[in-house]
Amino acid sequence: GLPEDWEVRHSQSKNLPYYFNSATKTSRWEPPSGTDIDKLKIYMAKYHSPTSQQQQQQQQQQPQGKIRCAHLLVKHNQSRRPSSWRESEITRTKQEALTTLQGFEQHIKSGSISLGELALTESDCSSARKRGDLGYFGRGDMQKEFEDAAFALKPGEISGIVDTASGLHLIERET
Ligand SMILES: N=C(N)NCCC[C@H](NC(=O)[C@@H]1CCC/C1=C\[C@H](COP(=O)(O)O)NC(=O)[C@@H](N)Cc1ccccc1)C(N)=O
Repeated sequence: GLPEDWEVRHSQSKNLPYYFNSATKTSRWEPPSGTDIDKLKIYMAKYHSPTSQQQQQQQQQQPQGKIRCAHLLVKHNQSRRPSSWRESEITRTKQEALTTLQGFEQHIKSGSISLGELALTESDCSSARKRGDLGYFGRGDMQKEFEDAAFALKPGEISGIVDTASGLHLIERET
């Protein structure tokens, strides 16, 4: 919705749109008089708002609709597979697993150790050797409780204790 010869450009330095007249070779910050502001707003939202550019870039780096998380899993004697690389037969009760994981949670939230560091030695999942990293996954890959908790996290956030058929988890969303 700009008058003849006018176009919208983007100033990288200021990360702001500006208006350039290709006939007079002049530029200005404000939209020229005679601009249909409503149409311009729609155009800007679609093509120029930096957030949408950031979002597009971000999505390109990251597989569409997938997220990447690490987790720390503590299994118990009701786990669907009460065995792991750490312990061939896992006999701790669910309550004991909960108490253990709450202790880990305190250490992580206090900043004295990271979830990945703890996962290396304490996680009952084979991802332990990769500091709990599960790689990218989408909806439908993980058990529902795990998926719902993971997709509710923002990058960098850590979940509360998540209960699945595998055991009890703490989840950290990476990207
Ligand atoms: N990237 C994927 N799509 N891999 C398939 C995930 C299958 C999925 N797993 C889960 O939902 C839980 C939550 C995370 C780990 C996990 C369970 C178990 C441990 O519990 P257990 O099965 O003995 O009960 N670890 C795994 O599966 C590992 N392969 C995860 C992994 C390890 C190393 C690298 C990447 C992924 C499911 N639908 O059961």
